[in-house]
Amino acid sequence: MIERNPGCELDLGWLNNVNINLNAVNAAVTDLLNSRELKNEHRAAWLLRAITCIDLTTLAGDDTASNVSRLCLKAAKPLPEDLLNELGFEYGSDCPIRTAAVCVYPSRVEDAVKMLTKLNLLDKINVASVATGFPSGQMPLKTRLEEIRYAVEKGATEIDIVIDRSLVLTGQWELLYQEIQQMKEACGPKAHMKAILATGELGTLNNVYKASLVAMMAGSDFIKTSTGKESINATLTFGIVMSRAIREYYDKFNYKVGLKPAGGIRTGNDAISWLIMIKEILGNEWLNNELFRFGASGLLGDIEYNLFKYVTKYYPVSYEFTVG
Ligand SMILES: O=C[C@H](O)COP(=O)(O)O
Repeated sequence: MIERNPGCELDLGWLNNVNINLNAVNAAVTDLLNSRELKNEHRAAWLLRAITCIDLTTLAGDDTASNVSRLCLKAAKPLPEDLLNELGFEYGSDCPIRTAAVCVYPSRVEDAVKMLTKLNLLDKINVASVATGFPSGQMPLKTRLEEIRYAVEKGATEIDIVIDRSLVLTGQWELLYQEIQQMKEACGPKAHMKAILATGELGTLNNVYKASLVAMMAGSDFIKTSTGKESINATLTFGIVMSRAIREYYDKFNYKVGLKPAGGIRTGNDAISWLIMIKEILGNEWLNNELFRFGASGLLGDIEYNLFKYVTKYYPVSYEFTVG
């Protein structure tokens, strides 16, 4: 795992200079979508890469130990064995085709740890837990911090915190910085922290950029677009703005913060657009699961569909298809 982000002092002057050009961002999105034509074998390689960057997620009110166990099995073997073999890989302890993490609620962390231990993959697939009053963040700070400690104690190695959006909307940057810093502290010495900005609720792209900077200055190891529960979730527009903030942070401090788009990413084409965007703005160094993740509950199904089509040259019918 990459070294954790030490953060830095809050620089309010930096925030005051933020001014996002909406037209330029929209033009960049259009360019990206138009540049998606890829040869088939390149598409397959991008799709396999995408699998390795997924935080395979279940965040539902009816989650149980058994569906978390199934999630772990899927994380361990994301594609049917015969399809994987056709693509030149074999399942085994050194098979690189598995998801980066499973992502669950704090109460389900223990279930995920148990199952991954049983599969002998606890050192290969991370257990991520959402925390801090996910998805709204509208709880007293004490409770939010306690939730982080609980998830870490149960074995989570990655904590996906949600920020208090009201602090962004009312310009309380110092308080936001202090809260995120305390959250990082609550993660203890090892767990990596992803800060969910809930970009669809921040009002403006300037706020998205500023919240990205504050989250990084406060020590977030990743910044993440959304909870998946907002009405607007991961869009390329937000992704471009956040990636530029990550680039600026890197230029200033020489530290690489990761990006995690999450919410509504459902197709192989979506995944490829995100990967190309990362390559163009942040470069190849970010194209791995130490610095890039998809938060997704339903993306694997379409990736499997596309890879099946690539291997067999025909469209699969439903019974040939393992993922719902
Ligand atoms: O963090 C992950 C998101 O909750 C997943 O959202 P999704 O269910 O729309 O893929």
